[in-house]
Amino acid sequence: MIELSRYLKPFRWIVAVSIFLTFIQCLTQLYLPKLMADMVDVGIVGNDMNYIITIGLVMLFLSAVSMVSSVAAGYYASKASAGFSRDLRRDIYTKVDSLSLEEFEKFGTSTLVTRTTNDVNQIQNVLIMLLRIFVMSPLMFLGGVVMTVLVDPVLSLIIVVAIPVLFGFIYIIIRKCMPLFKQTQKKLDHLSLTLRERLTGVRVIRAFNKEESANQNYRDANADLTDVSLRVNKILSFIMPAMTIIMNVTVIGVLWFGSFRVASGNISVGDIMAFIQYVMMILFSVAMTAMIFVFLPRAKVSAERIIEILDVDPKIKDSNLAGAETKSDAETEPDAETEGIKSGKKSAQKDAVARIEFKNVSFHFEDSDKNILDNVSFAVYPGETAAVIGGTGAGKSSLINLVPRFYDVTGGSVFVEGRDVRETPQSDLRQKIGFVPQTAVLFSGTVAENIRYGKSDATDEEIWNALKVAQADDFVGKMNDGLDSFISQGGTNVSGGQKQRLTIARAVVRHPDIYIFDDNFSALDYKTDANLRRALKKEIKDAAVLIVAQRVSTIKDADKIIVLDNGAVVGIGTDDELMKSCQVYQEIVASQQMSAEVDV
Ligand SMILES: Nc1ncnc2c1ncn2[C@@H]1O[C@H](COP(=O)(O)OP(=O)(O)OP(=O)(O)O)[C@@H](O)[C@H]1O
Repeated sequence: MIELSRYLKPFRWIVAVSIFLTFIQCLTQLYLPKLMADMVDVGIVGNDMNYIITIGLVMLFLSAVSMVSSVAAGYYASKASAGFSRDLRRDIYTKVDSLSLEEFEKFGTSTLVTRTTNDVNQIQNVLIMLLRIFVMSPLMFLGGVVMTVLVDPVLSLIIVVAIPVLFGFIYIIIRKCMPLFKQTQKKLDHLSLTLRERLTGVRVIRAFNKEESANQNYRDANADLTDVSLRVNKILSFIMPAMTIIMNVTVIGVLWFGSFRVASGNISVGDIMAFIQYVMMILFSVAMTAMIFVFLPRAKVSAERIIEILDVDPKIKDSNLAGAETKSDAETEPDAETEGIKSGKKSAQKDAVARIEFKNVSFHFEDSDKNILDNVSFAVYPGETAAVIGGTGAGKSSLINLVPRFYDVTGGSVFVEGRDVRETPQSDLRQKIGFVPQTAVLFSGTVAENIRYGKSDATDEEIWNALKVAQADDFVGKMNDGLDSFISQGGTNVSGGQKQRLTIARAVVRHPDIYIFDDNFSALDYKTDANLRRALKKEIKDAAVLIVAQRVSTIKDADKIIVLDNGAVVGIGTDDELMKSCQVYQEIVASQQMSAEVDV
């Protein structure tokens, strides 16, 4: 919690005003019982109407001051805590944005959402309480104790008994609630995960008639959260009645012992009335402080969950060497031996810098020691198309994800235009790349807005050109509003193939130096696939294309085909070369021919 207090710093003046106003409120409240005692002892007992009216007016004025101070102090406390939450949410968001994909997946989307919203709210609520009660309670407590001692030091011994009883009771409540608060936040995470899966998977759930079991999962998660919340609230519901009982018993004690003190002339009736009010103030301030200690652990749990995110040191970040040049071998001389390429482009490439070069690259995910990629080396030169092919789970997507640094290699190096990607600023690196992910992702907005994700200042003409290359101009042209047609959330109002073509257009519009396609062509029919590749060929000029494909027909014309098997490169070459030399490639081709024949 203390760690997050720096978020209050920009609001220190607002906090100071709130504290000052609370101070005024306390002073006026402390003075009121004394005035009331005077009104009774002097005005009523002495039958002095003028005195009663004068004191009454002063009391009214002080009550008004107290009320205005209280409202204004509450307003400023809310303002400070709302600003605190806004800045905290902003920093959590920024941190989440900087997490590597691996760190992102480790937390999970649901808990990141809950931590950014609900957990911040928990802290905000306690902060308002802290700003108000933590200032008010000590003042009321000290003021109350001083006043009771001044009124009757002997009678004030009663509070010495009442306070420990109240504290003991609150301590028991806190002990019982603390573990339940932790559980509540976890159950909330689980509920939001279940709801998320229920909503995003709605089509699959309906298609497989799984509504009942999906609803049951949601009901279970909902019931779990309700159960813990009920258990917490059951315990918390004892607080107010128990505190009222303790307060009332204390008042009865004051009246009981006070009556003897009045009879013996040690205290006046007015002072007894004021004494009771001071005792109530003392106990109330203790109770309010204790309430903070009930809610503080809950906010502490939330703060820990937030700090866990803020403290992550993102694995993938710009290095200090981001400006330095670390040259790959391919920058000086392409390693043709490694690649076994004998294409006609080779001599032209002799002096060229490879757009992409993998050098002895190994990669495994953090939670496993098993290499997903093992000693992978190849280079792609300007104007070249390299295709990666291999069985399911061979490591194709992992391989291409290393180029834009979605993950970092665990061995070897990936170079883009001669520079190690780890030593290139991420924004510069990604600026060079047009990435089309395996799962087409569109955002809610118009077609044009979606394409401009690739290039924010793209003209309509550039957008139409990109759509044309991606074979998407035809269907966008037929949409009612053309480029201004609305794409709904997740692109649910366009077909899978159309969605895929729009994501390709989004990459094409930026005219990148490197195109990366993660198995996007299998969602297209053969004709569109062929047309798209033909149009792309004209577009790419001296860019490099790295393409993952399932269909051999898609990559047959590639300048080099990289065959992956269990994360290792088992062949690199053209289709002809691999048909002669690579057994895995021959098997892939044969299996696709067989299935094509079966289909016929
Ligand atoms: N986030 C992850 N954490 C741990 N293992 C993962 C993760 N993502 C993928 N894997 C594993 O890494 C291996 C390679 O996955 P990858 O997605 O790169 O294969 P692929 O060749 O692209 O497969 P496909 O053709 O089915 O898309 C698989 O065994 C997969 O289970």
